[in-house]
Amino acid sequence: MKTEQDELIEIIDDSLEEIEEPIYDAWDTSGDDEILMHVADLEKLNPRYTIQQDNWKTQHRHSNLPSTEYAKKPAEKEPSVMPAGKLVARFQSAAKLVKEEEKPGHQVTPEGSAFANKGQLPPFPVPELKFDDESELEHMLLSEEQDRAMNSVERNHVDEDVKPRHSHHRQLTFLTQQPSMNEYISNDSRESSVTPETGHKKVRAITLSEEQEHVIELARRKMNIFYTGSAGTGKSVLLRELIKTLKSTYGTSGAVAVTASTGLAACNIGGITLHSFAGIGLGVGDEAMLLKKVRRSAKHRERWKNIKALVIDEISMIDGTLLDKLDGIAKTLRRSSKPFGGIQIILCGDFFQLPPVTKGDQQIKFAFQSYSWRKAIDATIILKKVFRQQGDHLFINMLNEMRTGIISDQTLNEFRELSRPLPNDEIVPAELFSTRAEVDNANYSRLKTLPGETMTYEASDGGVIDNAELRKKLLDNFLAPKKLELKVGAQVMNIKNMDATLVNGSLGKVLAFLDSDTFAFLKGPFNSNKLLNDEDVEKLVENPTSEEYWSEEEDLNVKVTKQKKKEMELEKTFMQDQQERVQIESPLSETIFDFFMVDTDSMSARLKANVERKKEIVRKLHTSARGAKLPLVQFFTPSGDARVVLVRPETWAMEDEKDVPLVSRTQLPLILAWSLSIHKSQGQTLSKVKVDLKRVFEKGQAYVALSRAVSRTGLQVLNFDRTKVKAHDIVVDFYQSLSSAGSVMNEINKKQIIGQQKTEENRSSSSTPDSDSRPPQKRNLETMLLNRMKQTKKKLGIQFLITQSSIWHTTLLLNILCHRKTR
Ligand SMILES: Nc1ncnc2c1ncn2[C@@H]1O[C@H](COP(=O)(O)OP(=O)(O)OP(=O)(O)O)[C@@H](O)[C@H]1O
Repeated sequence: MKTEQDELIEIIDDSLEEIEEPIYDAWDTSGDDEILMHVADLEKLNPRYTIQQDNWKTQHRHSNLPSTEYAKKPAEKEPSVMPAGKLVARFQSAAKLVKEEEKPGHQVTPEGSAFANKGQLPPFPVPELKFDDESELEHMLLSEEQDRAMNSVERNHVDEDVKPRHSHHRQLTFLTQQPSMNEYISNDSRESSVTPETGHKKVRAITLSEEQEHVIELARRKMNIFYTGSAGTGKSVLLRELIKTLKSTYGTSGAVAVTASTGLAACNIGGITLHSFAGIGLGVGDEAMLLKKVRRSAKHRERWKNIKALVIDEISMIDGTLLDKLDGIAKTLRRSSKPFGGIQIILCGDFFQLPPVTKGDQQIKFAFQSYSWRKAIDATIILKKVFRQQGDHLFINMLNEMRTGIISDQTLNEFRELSRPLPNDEIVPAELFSTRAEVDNANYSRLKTLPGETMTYEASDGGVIDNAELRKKLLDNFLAPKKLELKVGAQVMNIKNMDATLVNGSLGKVLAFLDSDTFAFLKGPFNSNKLLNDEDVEKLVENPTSEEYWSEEEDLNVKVTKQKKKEMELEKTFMQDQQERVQIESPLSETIFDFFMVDTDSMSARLKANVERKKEIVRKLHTSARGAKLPLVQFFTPSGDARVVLVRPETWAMEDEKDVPLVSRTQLPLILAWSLSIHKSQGQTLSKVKVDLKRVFEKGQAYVALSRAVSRTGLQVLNFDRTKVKAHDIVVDFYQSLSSAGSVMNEINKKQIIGQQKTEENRSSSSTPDSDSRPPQKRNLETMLLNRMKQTKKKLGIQFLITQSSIWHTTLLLNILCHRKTR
């Protein structure tokens, strides 16, 4: 019989299934269970919302960003269709005007001329389209020969250089410094590192250390492993290599589940959160409830049944009770009593870093305290070699003291000295704070210092709940802010999982604000390796539709479900609102061409001229655009590729059983990300970082923050207070019991050798059939006789071939000899 509390939990869980980061953030600051309160409030407020199972659900769109995205690599998401007719109409018009400026006195329509005089394009739709313009249009485009030449340059560009070559990348690198970016380890393992002097990532070869190799070897032997080590011992680097090993061991791609406790940590290893993988929402509720939840989703059921290995990074943030529930779920779904239903388990993390999020006074149960851990884990290894701060031994010692929470006077003084400001060079430091409010403040002050106009995006909020306070509480659970302010150059974080490489936690930088049409031109005719032929032009000219470009593209690739339609409506409204609001007529950022253009230095004068013409069209399309301008963001994927995406609105909603939204928010899925909460920084390597420890509230939090730094040179510490640097006693005890990779390996090898020897012994002894069948007394007698025989043999100097089977024969001889001797 379900209690009211159970039902509540279930509903909240369903409702907030996809909201992972906001929950951490809410708890970062408040520490208590706000979400439970919200639902309880809601029930009190309106009996209509009495909780029933499945009544509420979070609507979450996993859009593939079919056409608003430009990804140079991989190209599979690129639609093969040309942009809609209206774009070509505007393109033609723009082309015409450019030509107009080139050839003064050329005949144009009065409207065209009026706009041309103002240096603007006519608003869409173009009032008069002349087929004669086609020749001009063609003239504007490249000849086939030119096109071929251009294509080959563009192709080279695309293949060899997905990473931008310009200064904006430089800054991004230093701000985000995600170790996975630009990093590739293979047999000739390589790793990226940040060099403050040049501002460029330097790729240097890395070889896995011996202890790291030992872990790989144990995984290859299909053992269930937990490996740990202090911050910077290369756990994540090793994990990425381990994942490759597991994938090649198990063959199929779906066989290895790569997960982490938080979105950003998952992003670092190209995985998803453990909660999303498992299909358990927030993981609240008992095992039976979670099992039911997983069973409801065919996708998750299948996942559990099919996987062979489960990798969990940042395991310190996973609650022990949850691990037991997952163990139970795996056993049931896989119909196996083995730990985790026989799935190979690889756990990685550092329990001196952030612990699981708890509510109120609830006691922490670490993963290593769980029943399933004891049953499942075959080998526990501690990595000893620190790589991150390897050039700064004093700093390593200081961090080691922080780890256990015992700070000497000398270390205290050293940290106090680090309160000095960092050198003010071109590298902007990342900033870490304990609470969300501090992070928001810091981000907005950073935004203010950027030149250029601010673009403001107001969320469109909907839903039937009127109570303002309750609405606010529920809406605050969506990480998307009510008001999002951005500028060109702003560092941002994506807050929704879009696809495998653009996930909650992906970091990027705003390149420009563009309307869909200009963007479509940039990624279409401007950057395409296909020339618009006569037929294309004709088709598009015949149908210069005035509908919203973005809605057409949705229809092209996506099956429009009822739910999807509703979301599209909401997003359309958001776009219209943006359009109606006064949009700043900011000039197009010239850096945009860096991302879409070839290097003109190597081009002929004619090709260069064509490129210049295309640029001019883009500028004109941009200034004349009437559609809402959206941020064009360059993101980095875990594999290091750059993805340029025109970020469009997304909808977060809580709905009742009739799909009526209780509250909904439509907003761009972005937040500013110069400053991060310490929770989000776990797993990052930062070469220049400023940490404010004023509001540290969690054990391990100060250690996580300071250990992100590569050296003391690039670290500024504010408000260092040794009383706030604490570790959990139980973690200290646990770590005292751990062994290094080398000794674990030796131990396992030894056990295996002993095991083999025993098997061999058993085999050889079982090959003498009578020996086993003899009773013990007889065997004792036999041993005694053998010894006596050996002694006698020595005495007589006679060589006996002693075998067990000949014992009974020799006994007789022995007795005779002894008898004679005594006589
Ligand atoms: N075998 C190696 N050789 C050289 N450098 C390495 C090696 N392993 C890791 N590193 C470097 O050490 C730094 C820290 O690595 P990584 O982020 O994997 O550590 P971590 O143990 O996961 O840290 P944290 O616990 O703080 O997340 C990175 O810059 C990485 O490139």
